[in-house]
Amino acid sequence: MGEEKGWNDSQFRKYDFLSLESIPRLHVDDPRVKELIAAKRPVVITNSQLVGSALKWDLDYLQENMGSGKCTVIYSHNHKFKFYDDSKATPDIRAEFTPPTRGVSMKMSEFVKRLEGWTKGDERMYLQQVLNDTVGPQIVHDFVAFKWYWADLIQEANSWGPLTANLLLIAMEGNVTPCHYDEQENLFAQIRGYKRCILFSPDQFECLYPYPVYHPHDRQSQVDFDRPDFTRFPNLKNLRGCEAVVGPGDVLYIPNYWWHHIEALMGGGYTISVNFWYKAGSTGQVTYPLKGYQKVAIMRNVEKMLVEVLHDPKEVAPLLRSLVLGRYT
Ligand SMILES: O=C(O)C(=O)C[C@H](CCCc1ccccc1)C(=O)O
Ligand SMILES: [Zn+2]
Repeated sequence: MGEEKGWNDSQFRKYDFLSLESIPRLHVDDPRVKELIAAKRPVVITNSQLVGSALKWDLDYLQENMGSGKCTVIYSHNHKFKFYDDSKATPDIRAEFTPPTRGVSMKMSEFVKRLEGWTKGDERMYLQQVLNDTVGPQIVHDFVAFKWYWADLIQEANSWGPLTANLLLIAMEGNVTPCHYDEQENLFAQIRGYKRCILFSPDQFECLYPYPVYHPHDRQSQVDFDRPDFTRFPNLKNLRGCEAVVGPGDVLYIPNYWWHHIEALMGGGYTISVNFWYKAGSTGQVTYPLKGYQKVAIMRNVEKMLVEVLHDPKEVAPLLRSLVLGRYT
């Protein structure tokens, strides 16, 4: 009788079009952990105690100790919380684009009250708040007690840049953060409940069709996993990914530029996670052939430069077609 893993795959949302392998799940002392991180490959690390001091966190404790600081709570009309950057919404984008979510600022106690009063049909909520110095002294105490020595070793060994943020994430069961990539290295620590993490390497860029760089949904895939459109996105048929379920005490390493879709398991209750975002290290000695993530960084720069000089995003495609079709193809 294997030890109870605390979940089963009936709690997963169904994405029949995906073919997924498993992300390795290794004990923190297993030497392969360092090898996989050095190779910029995802790995679930168990028993790290990275956020051991926070494993006691629950809603009561947090509302008691989060202090009077305000938290950002995202609202969505459905289960998907597709991040969007309002600063990128130009007037004509605003005309055609209605934000799928909205952010509200409130105290933790207010969030807990709304969560307890939530009924089916209400907008879903997702608390996403950077842990900063507005938190109460008990939370500071727990934060200081994170296993920083271990995280620092990884940061150092891989020449990552500085830690930029720790995001406190409190999701309702069934919430989904749709497929996107970040430009930061990420040690994703699970504290309460279970999350299914589906990852794709940066090489899968051609299969995931990210929004244009200047779009508010920059870095997010245009593909709706609930209704994949194989006509608009024909390369979807070649998509290959990997997945893992993380539970309390697990840490998932999400390398920068790796795509990830994260869902709080259905029927699992609310979940608590804290991520550790680090600036990526300088690309260092460039060796050829270039890695997938380096090509994505190059494409982003080309896109930004073209939008800049052409002034009109609609001119980007015609110019690139003239440049490539019949000449580089
Ligand atoms: O840790 C990560 O990178 C994740 O994607 C975790 C994800 C929530 C992230 C929300 C978000 C995405 C982009 C910009 C700002 C905030 C989850 O756990 O649902
Ligand atoms: Zn992310």
